Amino acid sequence: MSSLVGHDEDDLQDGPLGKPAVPGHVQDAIRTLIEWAGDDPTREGLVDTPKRVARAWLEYCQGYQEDPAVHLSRIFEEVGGYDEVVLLKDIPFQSHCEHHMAPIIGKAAIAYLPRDHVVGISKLARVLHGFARRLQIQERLTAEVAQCIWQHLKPQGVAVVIEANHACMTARGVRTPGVSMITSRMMGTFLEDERSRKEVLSLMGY
Ligand SMILES: Nc1nc2c(ncn2[C@@H]2O[C@H](COP(=O)(O)OP(=O)(O)OP(=O)(O)O)[C@@H](O)[C@H]2O)c(=O)[nH]1
Ligand SMILES: [Zn+2]
Repeated sequence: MSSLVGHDEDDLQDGPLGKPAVPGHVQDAIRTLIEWAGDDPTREGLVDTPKRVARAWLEYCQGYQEDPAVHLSRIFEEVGGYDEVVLLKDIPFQSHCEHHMAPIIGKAAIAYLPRDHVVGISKLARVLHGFARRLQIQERLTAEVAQCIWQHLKPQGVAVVIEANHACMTARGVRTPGVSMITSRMMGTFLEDERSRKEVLSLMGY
């Protein structure tokens, strides 16, 4: 973040009410884009747009400011001998594709088969958002979420399925609304054992 948030006098004047200051060169880049798209960046309605857009992008890309694995640092001894699937499904998320920086909007299902520990269930969604709030492709997002849980929770199995719409396919380009992309990553038991994989996919609704 430090490279995007300036500290000279002008920049600090840009950041009232606790909003991050936006360096002049970042604002200039957005002005250039507005002009290139065909509008006048000096007209009244667009004067503050470069700052707003820059701050919006800091928010969309908040994931770069965190290591999603920190959310898995607090784990609990598995209670009551529970050793069946734990699934969080229909987790809504937003990301941006790295090709067009256009929104990817979808939902994820994240499951694991505990070994010795369980994790607070909200943490699965936090891990997802930590990787989603970056410039992504859906395949890598799916793999990163699964790998992070596999590595830090050390469960017997991990299954991640993501279903999303890509604005780069609806608002531009091929302009085909209504299509969704589905990606999955299975690890451990869910990869090796067909019965477990079928069970988790069925619990997820696939
Ligand atoms: N595999 C994959 N492709 C993606 C994802 N997000 C966007 N894309 C695709 O990335 C591709 C980029 O293709 P290019 O030919 O380099 O770019 P383009 O000319 O803008 O392509 P069109 O979108 O077909 O107009 C497009 O086919 C997009 O649909 C993603 O998460 N995964
Ligand atoms: Zn795209």
